[in-house]
Amino acid sequence: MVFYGIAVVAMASPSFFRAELSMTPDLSADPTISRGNGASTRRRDLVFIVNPKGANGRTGREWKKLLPYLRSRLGTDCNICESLTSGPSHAIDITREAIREGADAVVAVGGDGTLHEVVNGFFWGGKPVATQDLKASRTTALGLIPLGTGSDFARTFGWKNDPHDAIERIVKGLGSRIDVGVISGVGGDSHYFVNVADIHLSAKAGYYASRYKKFGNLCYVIGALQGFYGHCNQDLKIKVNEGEWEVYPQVTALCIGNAKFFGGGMKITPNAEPSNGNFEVVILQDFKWYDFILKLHKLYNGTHLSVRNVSSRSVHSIEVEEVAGSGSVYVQSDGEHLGFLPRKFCILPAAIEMIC
Ligand SMILES: Nc1ncnc2c1ncn2[C@@H]1O[C@H](COP(=O)(O)OP(=O)(O)OP(=O)(O)O)[C@@H](O)[C@H]1O
Repeated sequence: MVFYGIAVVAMASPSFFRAELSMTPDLSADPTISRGNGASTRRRDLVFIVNPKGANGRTGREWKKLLPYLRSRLGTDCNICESLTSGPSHAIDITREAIREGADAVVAVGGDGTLHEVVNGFFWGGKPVATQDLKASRTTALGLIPLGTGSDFARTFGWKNDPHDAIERIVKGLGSRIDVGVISGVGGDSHYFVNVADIHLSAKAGYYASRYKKFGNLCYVIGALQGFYGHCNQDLKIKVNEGEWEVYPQVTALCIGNAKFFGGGMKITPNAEPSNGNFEVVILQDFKWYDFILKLHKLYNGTHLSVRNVSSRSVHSIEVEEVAGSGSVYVQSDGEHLGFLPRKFCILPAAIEMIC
């Protein structure tokens, strides 16, 4: 459907701008708009990928209320395409299609899981996806309207779950290049993340937490309690920056931060910066359940690096394996379950332009 020059579509395999141009004669005739001062500017093509089920359905409800405001703020200068996801991984396909069709920006509307899928859609077969229009010099930017349960990535930038603030950022259209983490495993497939990848207890807790999203941020507490059940610290082998293997005994959790927060506001990698070309790796060793109770406030406010059995280092690549090889050490990235060790994590500096 087209409303006043704004395409609103929800489709399985979108053909974003072709569809809009064929249905909107004024745009197909002239893809530029006049600014009134004589200057002519090309309309930006923006694709909003909305997870209607995010935050237990709140994302979908908020989005419906937001759309009229979005049209009023952006509809004059931009072609707006809305695409609702139909299930897990759909956002990856929509993003790839949008980039190939030359979108100026793909905006993830939802939580960290939706952002994660959109980021993965920026890549295909180990390479960045490019527009099919060989004459176009522009690249597609990544935008975010944080409307999830945790929305942890947004916290690093100090962004709240306020969609109106996010729309103002898109109106200004200022970009900054951010790093992306790439994870490779046994199968050889690459997987990408922008926030935090983590291993063992926190990843197991995240795996369980995802089942309780209907309880809001309480899901992380329930997930942690379930994760603790039967948990054993593990000896892990680590190779940093292509160096020598080192053994870290009794690892409770190993967190690889491109940004600072995970688990609904825990400042786990407080020195991570999404555009400094490095990860911050924080390793918790030999923690007992009561250590989490005693030190939880430090984990939330990011002052845990001085605690005994916590270490931090800045790296551009890290490989992690089990010493024992049980195959049961959980790995997650951006709060999404990824599988089990072994895995290799590398930084791709300045890989994506983000609307900030
Ligand atoms: N239409 C859909 N139905 C069911 N699940 C979906 C749908 N679209 C996307 N998903 C899945 O929902 C998962 C969670 O979404 P999202 O991250 O937006 O919300 P959240 O989990 O509430 O927030 P956060 O990750 O910030 O805690 C995503 O990993 C995605 O795979």
